Amino acid sequence: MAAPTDRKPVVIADDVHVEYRVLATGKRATAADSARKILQRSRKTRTVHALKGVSFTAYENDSIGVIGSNGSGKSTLMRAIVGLTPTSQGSIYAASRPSMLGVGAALIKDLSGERNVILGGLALGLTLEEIHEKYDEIVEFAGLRKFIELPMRTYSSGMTARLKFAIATARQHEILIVDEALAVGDKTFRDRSEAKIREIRDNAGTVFLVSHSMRSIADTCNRVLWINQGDLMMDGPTDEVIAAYEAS
Ligand SMILES: Nc1ncnc2c1ncn2[C@@H]1O[C@H](COP(=O)(O)OP(=O)(O)OP(=O)(O)O)[C@@H](O)[C@H]1O
Repeated sequence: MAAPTDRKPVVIADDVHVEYRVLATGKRATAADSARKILQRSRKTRTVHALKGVSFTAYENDSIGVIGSNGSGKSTLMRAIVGLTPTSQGSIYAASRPSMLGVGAALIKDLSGERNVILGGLALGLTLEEIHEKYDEIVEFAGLRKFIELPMRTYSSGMTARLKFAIATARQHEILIVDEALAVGDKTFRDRSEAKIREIRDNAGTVFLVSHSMRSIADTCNRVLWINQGDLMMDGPTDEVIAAYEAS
């Protein structure tokens, strides 16, 4: 692989901090509470410092695993990269608009899988012609040929997740973020999904993969970011970072 300096940077995170403000008590107001009491209580907020100055540069063709224990800040970092969560300090620069894998919001459970492929494709910005061209590939990938005429509400959660993954990856993404999506399917589907992620990366895309499965990360990523309690502990080649994480 070429030295990082020869490759095009596509995402730069520069000293990224994210703070969430949450109610300290977690108590719910009751009908007996006065308005003043509720107001006083709601002022007691606590700040969760979810990211504490994370910096890295992602290059074209990078496939970056993001690992760390529960609550370490992985999803927060991904949401900050796509712009869903504002940074409280620092900046994120992206060469093109990053997309979070998913077409969930656009799909309708009462419609058939077939109709949802069309709907999801349109939501991704594909034309009807492009959707028709890719239709068979999507259905084959999802492994739902026998069920495609049935309403989506009859699908299991794994089948629904497979359909969403198949639709969402039918388009080439320049910067794609996959947050735990591989955890849903069975082994065959997981292998196919990982191959798909490699294909996106090989077609000049940059992929971020958040996962607790070290096997998925090892099979898919050339580089890993290890986040711990909001700090970037390590950024390096996959095998080295996984070894350090597992030893910790
Ligand atoms: N919307 C929110 N409001 C308040 N706090 C939040 C919010 N989202 C996340 N947090 C807090 O920020 C911290 C990081 O959470 P985040 O979801 O980024 O972790 P994660 O590494 O993705 O965890 P997991 O592996 O469990 O998915 C946690 O302490 C969490 O409680």
